[in-house]
Amino acid sequence: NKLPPSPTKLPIIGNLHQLGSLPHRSLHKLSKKYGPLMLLHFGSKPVIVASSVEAAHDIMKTHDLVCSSRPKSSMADRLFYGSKDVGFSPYGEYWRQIKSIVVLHLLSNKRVRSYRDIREEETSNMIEKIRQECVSSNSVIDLRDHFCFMTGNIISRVALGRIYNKRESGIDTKNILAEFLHLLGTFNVGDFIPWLEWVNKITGLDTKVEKVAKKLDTFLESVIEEHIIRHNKEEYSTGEAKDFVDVLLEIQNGKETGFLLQRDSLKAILLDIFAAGTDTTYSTLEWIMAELLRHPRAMETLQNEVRGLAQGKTEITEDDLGSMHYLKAVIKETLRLHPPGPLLIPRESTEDIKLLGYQIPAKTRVIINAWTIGRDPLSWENPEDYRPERFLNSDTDFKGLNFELIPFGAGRRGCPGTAFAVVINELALARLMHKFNFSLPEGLKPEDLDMTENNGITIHRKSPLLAVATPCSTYY
Ligand code: HEM
Repeated sequence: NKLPPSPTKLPIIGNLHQLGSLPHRSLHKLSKKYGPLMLLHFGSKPVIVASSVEAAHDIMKTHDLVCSSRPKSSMADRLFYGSKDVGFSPYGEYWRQIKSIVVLHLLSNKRVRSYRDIREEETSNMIEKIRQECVSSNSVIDLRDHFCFMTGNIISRVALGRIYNKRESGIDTKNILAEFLHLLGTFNVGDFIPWLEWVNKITGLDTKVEKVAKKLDTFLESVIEEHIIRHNKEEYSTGEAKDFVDVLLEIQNGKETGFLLQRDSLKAILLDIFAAGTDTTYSTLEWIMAELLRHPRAMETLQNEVRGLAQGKTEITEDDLGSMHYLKAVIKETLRLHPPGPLLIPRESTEDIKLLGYQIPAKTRVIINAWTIGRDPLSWENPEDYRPERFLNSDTDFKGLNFELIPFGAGRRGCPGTAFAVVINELALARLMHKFNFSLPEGLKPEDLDMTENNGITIHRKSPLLAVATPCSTYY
């Protein structure tokens, strides 16, 4: 019964004090001392941390079935109608049903393709807004703001059919969703030290969660009702791209899937799309631009590729992306160094298993440090260097087959939104490179750009990315 090596733990809190504000970095340091599979305790709960390609492979491939559940999270329970969403729902028949709805009906390649017009429109809008901003003020631009706005608009139109903002619907969706994501990333002491659950009442966390959950529910109910009224009134034209609410309402009666989708499940799935899709996608774009600003040669190579392939065109479309190999390499290299969810989403084992020769009991929380794996010198030459070229003429991809590059996870629990997120990033990046030259604000050298990370459920840059954008006259 050999257990993995463990750092010393303290009474009651176990190893929680060793997590720090950026757990992926603290766990990375611990793994240097304790090896690719460590056993820790978060309060009273056993947790294993995998930090090597081999350990990740054993968990997400060899033992994927046994490691495919999720640990209970009281925050997810309260925000996702009893964890009825895909991301937090425990492994079992219910999860299998809703995951297959999401994979086959909401995020299939065909469905993702059907939202092409929305992506092209919203990226065009972003480009135009940046252009106006630099013409009118000639000032430094907050790229995060633009990326966040564009991604939010795309996801809102795809999932809910339109953009809901305070002016039109009286509901400040942007703020509610920000609060919701913040709460989801909040550390909940009661999950690890159950007798301290009462602390959340004193700190006001419980009341806050209830308030946000109520506001979200009211909003989602109004969106669904709006759709039902529309369904009753009019027929959809066959060519029209249906939004996720339309698709889920069609599935609800079980005619297509043989599975009855309750109203709470429908709302939880919609929330999942926002929780899992928005922050991760725009944070990736922000990290990409930050790395390009730090590496002007890579930016120049990318611009040459994009502008070369776009010759004679005023606008890049999704048809052009297939031949942009350097662009794809830039995205991979950025996700290798900055996976937005560096520890993926925690899993839980459902049976006793053996991993790397160690015995792991059932009901152990399983954490995979994708951040560490992406900089493992055994897999990557000079891992700390930003070098997109490493992916040219290489088959390594992030689709879950190469365990050295797992920003989207892998196996049964892998991210179903990969294609959806990647095409947004590819199109936005290609259009930015086509239309603008970018530089850092005056006086800031590339090597001085602050790359500090913020903590939370998604890892963003701590400070918003500011840059000077100059419209490139040849391409306007
Ligand atoms: C760059 C963008 C994104 C990244 C880096 C990302 C990453 C991840 C990761 C690491 C997981 C957990 C995988 C695991 O446990 O093995 C995950 C799960 C998930 N993602 Fe994504 N994601 C992204 C975008 C999206 C988008 C756009 C959507 C939906 C529109 C989405 C929907 C989901 C869902 C529903 C799950 C839960 C899957 C399950 O538990 O079975 N993601 N994602």
